[in-house]
Amino acid sequence: MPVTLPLKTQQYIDPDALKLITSLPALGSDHGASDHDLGFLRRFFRNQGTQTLMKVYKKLYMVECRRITPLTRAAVGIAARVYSNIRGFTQNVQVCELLQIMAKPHFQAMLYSHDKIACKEFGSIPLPGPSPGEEEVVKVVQLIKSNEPLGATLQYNEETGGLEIARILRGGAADRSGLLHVGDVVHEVAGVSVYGKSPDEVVQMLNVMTGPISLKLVSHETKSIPFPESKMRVRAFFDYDPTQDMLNPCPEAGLAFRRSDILHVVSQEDPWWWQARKEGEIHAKVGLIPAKQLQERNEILRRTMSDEDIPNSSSSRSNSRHSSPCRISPKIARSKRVRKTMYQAHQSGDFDTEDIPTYEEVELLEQTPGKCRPLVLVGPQGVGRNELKRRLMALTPNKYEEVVPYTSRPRKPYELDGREYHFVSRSEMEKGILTQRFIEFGEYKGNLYGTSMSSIKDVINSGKVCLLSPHTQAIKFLRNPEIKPYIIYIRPPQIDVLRETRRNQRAMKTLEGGHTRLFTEGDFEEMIATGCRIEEKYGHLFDAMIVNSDLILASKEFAKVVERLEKQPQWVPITWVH
Ligand SMILES: Nc1ncnc2c1ncn2[C@@H]1O[C@H](COP(=O)(O)OP(=O)(O)OP(=O)(O)O)[C@@H](O)[C@H]1O
Repeated sequence: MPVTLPLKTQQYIDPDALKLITSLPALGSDHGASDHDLGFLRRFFRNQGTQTLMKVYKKLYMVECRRITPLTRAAVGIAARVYSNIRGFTQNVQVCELLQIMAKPHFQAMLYSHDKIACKEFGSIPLPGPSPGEEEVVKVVQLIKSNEPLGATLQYNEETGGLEIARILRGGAADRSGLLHVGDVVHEVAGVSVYGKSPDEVVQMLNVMTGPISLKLVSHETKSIPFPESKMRVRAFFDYDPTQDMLNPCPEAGLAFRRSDILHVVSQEDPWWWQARKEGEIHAKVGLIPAKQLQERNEILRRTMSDEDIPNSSSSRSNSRHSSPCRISPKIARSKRVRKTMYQAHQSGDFDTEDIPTYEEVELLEQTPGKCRPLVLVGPQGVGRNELKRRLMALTPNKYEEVVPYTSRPRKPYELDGREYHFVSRSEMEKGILTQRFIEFGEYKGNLYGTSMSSIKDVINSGKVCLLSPHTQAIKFLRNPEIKPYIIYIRPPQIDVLRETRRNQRAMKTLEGGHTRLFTEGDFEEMIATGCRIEEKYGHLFDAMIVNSDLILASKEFAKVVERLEKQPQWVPITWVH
């Protein structure tokens, strides 16, 4: 009778285990092992559990041989940074979806597990080890914290996965305590482990705490000498609000400032984020500001991403009027009138290079006796620069002087060379234009007119205060150590005030060839629009600003600005001092 044997699947036996099993009999004969022991080993090597273990071991061994190193040990921290960087762009559907995914506990748990495996933290959490030459110290420090911020920023070290102190702000609570150092790894805050928490979360934890706070830190004490506080002062050429800066690693520690503010940069140790305080403010706090290089990068990015082309103030002047030097003022005698140029000014030199306004290093300049800085009035046409100049000159007649322009037109019988104009040949003027001797120049009715740099220097050297109201683009050409101009922007008031004050005075707009007419509504609108464009483009170069609403008040303000300039040292580009 056929016997049906139960069908058995062939058991997989690891080839190396099989080798061991087949060599067991030899083991018995050579070494006198008992059958009982050999039977045990045979069963052990055939055991399903042992087989699985060997399989796992071989897999791990292969992985080990391939020397796989994790790309990061701080996926949690990176994800937290990505989250906070993109959370402002919720108008984008993909960003919203990504935010939702990142907020899911499963996703966060996966990153957490990833970091654990990457750090080989299979048991207790190992502390990041010291580098050669460093001494690792575990310390528990206690800070007494008031409402002021800690004055330190935190970051994930992507190498070690540790939450480190990235920077200590000069003069802040952390700095004053002397207990915290850059590179210290934070493990606990007030007895709570910070492991798996983002720098933002830890900062927020700290922000709400007051009174004594203990921090458990691992410090890698290198005998580094702290950088001395820098003495560098800069003029900011842009407005900065850290709360609006997505790149700021710690907006709470940022320093907000306005264009033209003078900042004392106390530390440039971090090439991307400088530490600065506002100059002249009592008890000014140190905060983070974007370094020059970073700001340039941001600005290039902003310009690349912006579709809007910032209008050029010069383009709006293509239809600008030409004012006559012979225009009669009804109020002031001819000898006291301020000369007005009659030509369309062109820029001289390479004014509009694509430089990005960030910061300018400055130093205090004391007035040199007998050498006053020229007063350069800029503003949209018709805003009242000449009117204000006239009034200032009328106050102290021999103190101020205007620059005598050059012209190629023939001299009239009543004119004197060097009084109304310097009369030169056309070829001489053309040569001067080519060699950049003129800060501005233009052509009117076939004749060349221009204001030369040497004429400005002559007035400065005469000991009088030089008064200039050039085309706005000439500012960049004038801003040099030889001239050291003091630039005053004359700003038009709001349109209703502009309309009312000019209509009350029956103010006249000067047209081409020196003709005049009353201002129209369109003129007022254009004046304000041009003013905005000038401010946008050149505002960072203004030393003072006067709003010309009421003429008497504006004149008084002008006189005060001049008095201040004479009495107080002024911040100027460092190259003007040395
Ligand atoms: N605050 C003011 N209130 C009323 N009228 C004013 C005021 N300021 C200036 N004006 C008048 O406005 C007119 C234009 O002023 P002004 O000629 O000084 O302008 P401007 O800036 O020198 O112009 P331009 O750029 O053509 O040289 C003049 O009639 C002047 O008297």
